[in-house]
Amino acid sequence: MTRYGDLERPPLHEAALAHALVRPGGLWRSVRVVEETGSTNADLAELARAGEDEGVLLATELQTSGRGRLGRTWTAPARSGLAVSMLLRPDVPAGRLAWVPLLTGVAVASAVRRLTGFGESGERFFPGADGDEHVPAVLKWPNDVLVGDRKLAGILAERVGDAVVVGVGLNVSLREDELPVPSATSLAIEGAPLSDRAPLLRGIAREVEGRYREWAAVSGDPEMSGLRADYRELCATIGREVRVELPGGTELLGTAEDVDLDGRLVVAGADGVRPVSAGDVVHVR
Ligand SMILES: O=C(O)CCCC[C@@H]1SC[C@@H]2NC(=O)N[C@@H]21
Repeated sequence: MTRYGDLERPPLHEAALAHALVRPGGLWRSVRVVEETGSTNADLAELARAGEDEGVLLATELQTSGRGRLGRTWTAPARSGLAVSMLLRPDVPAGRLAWVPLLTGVAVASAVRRLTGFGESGERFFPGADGDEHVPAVLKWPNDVLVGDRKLAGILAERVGDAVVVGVGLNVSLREDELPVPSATSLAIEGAPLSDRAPLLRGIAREVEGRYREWAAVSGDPEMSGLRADYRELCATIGREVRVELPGGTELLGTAEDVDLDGRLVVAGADGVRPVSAGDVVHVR
């Protein structure tokens, strides 16, 4: 057991996780935990290129070259959070693949809310809570998981042919002095000092499985699957004044009005209404 400060950081147990997640007819066929790797996304991208089928989940205790969105990096001390990637081959029209990272964001935020409200055995992490109390994780378009204005988790989806590798980095027990940037946060900092990460990993994997299956069953239709409605409910960007840093270095200022059927952020700015498919959003007001 590694102990940092006053939080224990027990390891993830591959066999126990596989036993909980792999079932006949289920999405997850292979669940692996490695002690250290450069990037779980890079590892699964290599498997995808080699033709591996969907349903592989790979977690690591320490990531040394973690990749982030828009060319950024993702770093966290060993066993302080979750670094996990999932290999999917969605059988949906290519235009709907943009929903995979949004779906994962909904799954992560929902799992965090559910698992910080109640323990798996029913006990509450927050004494006196009536069950509605939990870490209030929300989404910043497209898929940052925030608590207030601070980032709790990040998601990176990468296309490899017809496969999508989707990676999740979630800060669990990091202390303030361990955060990569002051605008980050962790479950411990937000009042949910969970030391065992296994329930979180199981919860996220099951949420992804359920939502992915529902969405894929209707050819990736975000309306019919209810995904768009769930996304809108959790998305803190809709209705806000935003500054969008677009690829190429330009900026767009306006009000985020909605997320359209293609998963794009619809921004009403001085030059009219514009759907944005990629960029970095800052919540201005
Ligand atoms: O917010 C972001 O920029 C996305 C961060 C994604 C980090 C995760 S950690 C597991 C997976 N492997 C990687 O190399 N990146 C993702």
